[in-house]
Amino acid sequence: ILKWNEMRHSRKGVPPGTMGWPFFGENAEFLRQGPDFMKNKKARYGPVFKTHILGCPTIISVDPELNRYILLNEGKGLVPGYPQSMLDILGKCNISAVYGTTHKYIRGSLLSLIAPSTIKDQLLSKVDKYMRICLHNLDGETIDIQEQTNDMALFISFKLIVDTESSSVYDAFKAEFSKLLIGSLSLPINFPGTNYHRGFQARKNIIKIMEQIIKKRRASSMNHDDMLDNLVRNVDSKYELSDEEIIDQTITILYSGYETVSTTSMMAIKYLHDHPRALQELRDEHFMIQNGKKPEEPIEWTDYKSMTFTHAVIFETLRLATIVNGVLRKTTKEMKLKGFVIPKEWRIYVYTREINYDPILYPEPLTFNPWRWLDKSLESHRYCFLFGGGSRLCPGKELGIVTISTFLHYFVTRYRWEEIGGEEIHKFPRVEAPKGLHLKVLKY
Ligand code: HEM
Repeated sequence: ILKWNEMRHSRKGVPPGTMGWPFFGENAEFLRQGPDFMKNKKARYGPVFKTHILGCPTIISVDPELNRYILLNEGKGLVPGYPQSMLDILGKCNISAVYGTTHKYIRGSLLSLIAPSTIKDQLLSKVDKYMRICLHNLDGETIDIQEQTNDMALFISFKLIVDTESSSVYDAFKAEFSKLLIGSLSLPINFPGTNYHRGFQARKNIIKIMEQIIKKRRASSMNHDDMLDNLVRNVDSKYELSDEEIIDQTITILYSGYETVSTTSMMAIKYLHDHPRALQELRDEHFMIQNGKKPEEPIEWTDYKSMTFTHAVIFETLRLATIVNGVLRKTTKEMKLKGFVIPKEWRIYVYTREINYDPILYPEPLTFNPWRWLDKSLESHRYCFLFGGGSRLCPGKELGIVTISTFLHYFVTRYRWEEIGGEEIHKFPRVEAPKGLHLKVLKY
């Protein structure tokens, strides 16, 4: 059967590699071995190889130059290739489901909501206000920092989108959102009881919640200072979206900024705990900002811009923990890449994890060394893909960094903490602490 399956997928010029079993491919090995799966395949077949994972024939590229080429050349037929369950649950107007001019339009509308100038004038003060609420009163508590950062990331993005809804609306939304999240990463089997089915129902319920809020807003003359109002009333924006597009846009913001922001925040706390010198330097930076202020005064844009070491801690956390392993693309036509034939509709896994541990780019790559990022040229290096690249470069980069920086500001100036339990953290396929990461928190 294995041989037959190889022959079925064999095409002249396609990169070397193996396809595993029909239907299942090599998914089990890929998930079990993680980064070692990539290393072993690379050692055997070189930096570009074929396999069958996540339900599709897939080309994996570990080659930094090819990865860069793929990210920068969507127009040549290298479009996003995320799994069907993700596309179904995030909606057909979701940014990852659209290409060409529609992508430009949806992305333009998104950027108008979260561009640095909007963060400076409108969003930062809100992130500050809600972060204080999230990190209020933890003195003497034992907390699961994973749960805490998950709640923080969702609560803050929700409040940026819909500012004045009552807490019961948020609670209802949160319950549905966690089902949507699990469903988006499941096999697309639409049968009652499956995660996919539950995720799809959660999407329908989220749509209902959002439609009701939009209806209420349309019926009232009251203005709300939030993203939803900007989208619904289309104030000062050249982007007019339908209700379906508005709802998918809000789901996109919540979904894309959730796990990335929460996991980076959790891992930063972990690394800072393990590296007291870095924690001290970070604290000094934040106390310096706080010393010039009254307790109720929020962080301002100039304060944020002065957080040089915090910025470096965030980048080093993203690198060392590899919050994003890579991105998925698919070909819209047969094409040649690096001399290989890539058949139409095949997935390409642009695997960027390895470059994070490149000893030439990052000497002593396994050491947590935020100071390396004080050299700003590292961020703009041609193979730095922490936030993706090309026309899909993360539009939420600044908002993500602002949120994590504000989180670190209040956490390190208000509290000190000790880990209890020394819990395990998985790094692949996602960064997570399966049993949580528990901390004893005390007032600083
Ligand atoms: C530390 C935080 C973050 C990291 C590491 C991160 C990383 C990434 C990466 C690697 C991509 C490229 C995906 C691809 O090429 O297919 C991406 C895209 C994207 N990110 Fe982020 N992100 C972060 C925060 C955020 C936040 C807060 C938002 C919320 C607004 C956001 C919204 C998006 C969207 C909408 C895209 C798709 C862009 C497009 O297709 O044009 N991200 N992000």
